Amino acid sequence: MTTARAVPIVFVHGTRFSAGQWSVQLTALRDEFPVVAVDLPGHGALSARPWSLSGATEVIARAVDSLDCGPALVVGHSLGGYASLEFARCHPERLRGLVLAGASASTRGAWAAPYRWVAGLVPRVPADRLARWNDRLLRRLYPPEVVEATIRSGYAFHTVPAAWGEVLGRFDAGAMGSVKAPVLILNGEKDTVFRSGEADFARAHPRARVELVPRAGHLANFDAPDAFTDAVRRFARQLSAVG
Ligand SMILES: O=C(O)CC1=CCC(=O)O1
Repeated sequence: MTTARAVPIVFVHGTRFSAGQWSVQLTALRDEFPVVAVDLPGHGALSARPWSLSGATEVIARAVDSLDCGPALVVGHSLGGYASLEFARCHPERLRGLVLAGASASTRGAWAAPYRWVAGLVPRVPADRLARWNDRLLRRLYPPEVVEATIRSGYAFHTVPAAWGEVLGRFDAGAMGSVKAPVLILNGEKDTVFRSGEADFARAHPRARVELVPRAGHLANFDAPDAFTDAVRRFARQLSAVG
């Protein structure tokens, strides 16, 4: 049962996914914490809404308010992690803690070039074909209980150019300076691209620490759902304890 002191938690999905990305975490944590997962603009139930980073921060802010338990722990993965950094800058009063998962690479870095190329390519491939590829890949790599909610929710390929177009070139470790709350940088051990700025991101914040999910890659909450959830739970309990 959730208690009055339990920190509320808002989960923010990564590229092309939606709230369904967090089905395992929501089920595992909902007895102890007030929890919700958002659909960012252009994704999931908000598929028809145009993407913008400012719109994304408003969606997160409304989710925090909807839980009605004060400032929240926000858990953002990849695109959702960068959106959460922007949320932290715009709405510090609503943030109790931040889990930055797979989002500790500078998007000004050299690795952004291939992502720009992919963003230009995506609209040229029929969305149903991309969806079939993604369904097949997720089903091959993960058990149904981990990915069925994601597959059922579909993918927001149409939003990739706008979302990456706004995020690429915009974030680096300096963004950590706008985060007033404690930060857990939670990365898959094997996520080499999105760990590339990990040390710089951690150094740029006085209350940031890094935790690695062993043997996991970029989609760490699919690769090792229990380890990912345990790390979030430990951090949430620490935040709940300090009140
Ligand atoms: O969301 C992802 O998985 C990858 C990504 C690239 C640029 C960005 O914002 O997210």
